[in-house]
Amino acid sequence: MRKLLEVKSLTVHYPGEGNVIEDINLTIGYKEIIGIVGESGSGKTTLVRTIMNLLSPLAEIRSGEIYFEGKNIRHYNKEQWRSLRGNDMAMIFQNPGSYFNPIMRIGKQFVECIQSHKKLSKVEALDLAKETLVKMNLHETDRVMNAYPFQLSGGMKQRVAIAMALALEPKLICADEPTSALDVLTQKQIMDELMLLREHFHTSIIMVTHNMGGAAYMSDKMMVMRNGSVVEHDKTDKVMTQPSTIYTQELLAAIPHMKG
Ligand SMILES: Nc1ncnc2c1ncn2[C@@H]1O[C@H](COP(=O)(O)OP(=O)(O)OP(=O)(O)O)[C@@H](O)[C@H]1O
Repeated sequence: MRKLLEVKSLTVHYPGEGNVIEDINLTIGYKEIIGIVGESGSGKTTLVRTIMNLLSPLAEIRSGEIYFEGKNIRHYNKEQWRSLRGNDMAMIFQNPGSYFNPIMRIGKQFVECIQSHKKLSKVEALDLAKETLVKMNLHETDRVMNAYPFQLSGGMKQRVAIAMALALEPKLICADEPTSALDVLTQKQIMDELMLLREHFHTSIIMVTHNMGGAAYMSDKMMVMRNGSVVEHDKTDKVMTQPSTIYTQELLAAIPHMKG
């Protein structure tokens, strides 16, 4: 497997909280999807925010290195990060509303986002935006582009947010609970769309979620975190059928099953 991202012995500390993640190792290949699961406060968000260099200034990386395509990105400067984020890596958050300027039409925000990273004319950026919206199953592109964020449902906003990330063709998407604010049907649709992206764009995805069933559905590998440490990290089939820790067994037992 060709490595896209490698996290080595990562430890992050918050004052007053101690080490909130400790000695984390993680490797993601090209086109691979990894699901990171674990209870609230286990350090999932801290891990992906560290990878994306989006940690709170209070946090301190006590040890560890992060390699992206073989380059150590931990000590990149602001300019290098600006280029890496967007062009090569993108993050999708739980609340899509927080991406958007509430008083600017979606289309203007989308075109500005594309033009800030790619040398394209306004017309070319507009075409790319619409093309990417269709890939995210938003077919009424004119209506979406002319809308203000409040005029779209949560699911539509999340699709637009994913489309904005995608238009820049990142190699890695870190998605932090991207579907947990959405209804069950929309959750499933967005998971399916993310899986298709991997097929079409060869995007690797880190999917942080509380939803063990959703992670299992989407991912090739799963990592289970507890109290800042990794308790299980293996191929998804293995984790689901032969979990090696009691904690993972408990998480599996808690997955709701449909009757009938
Ligand atoms: N900005 C911060 N300042 C201080 N402590 C923080 C900060 N952000 C996170 N923490 C602490 O780090 C620990 C891990 O939190 P984190 O958000 O990474 O967990 P999580 O697994 O993503 O949880 P959730 O599933 O609830 O989002 C928690 O104890 C939390 O209190």
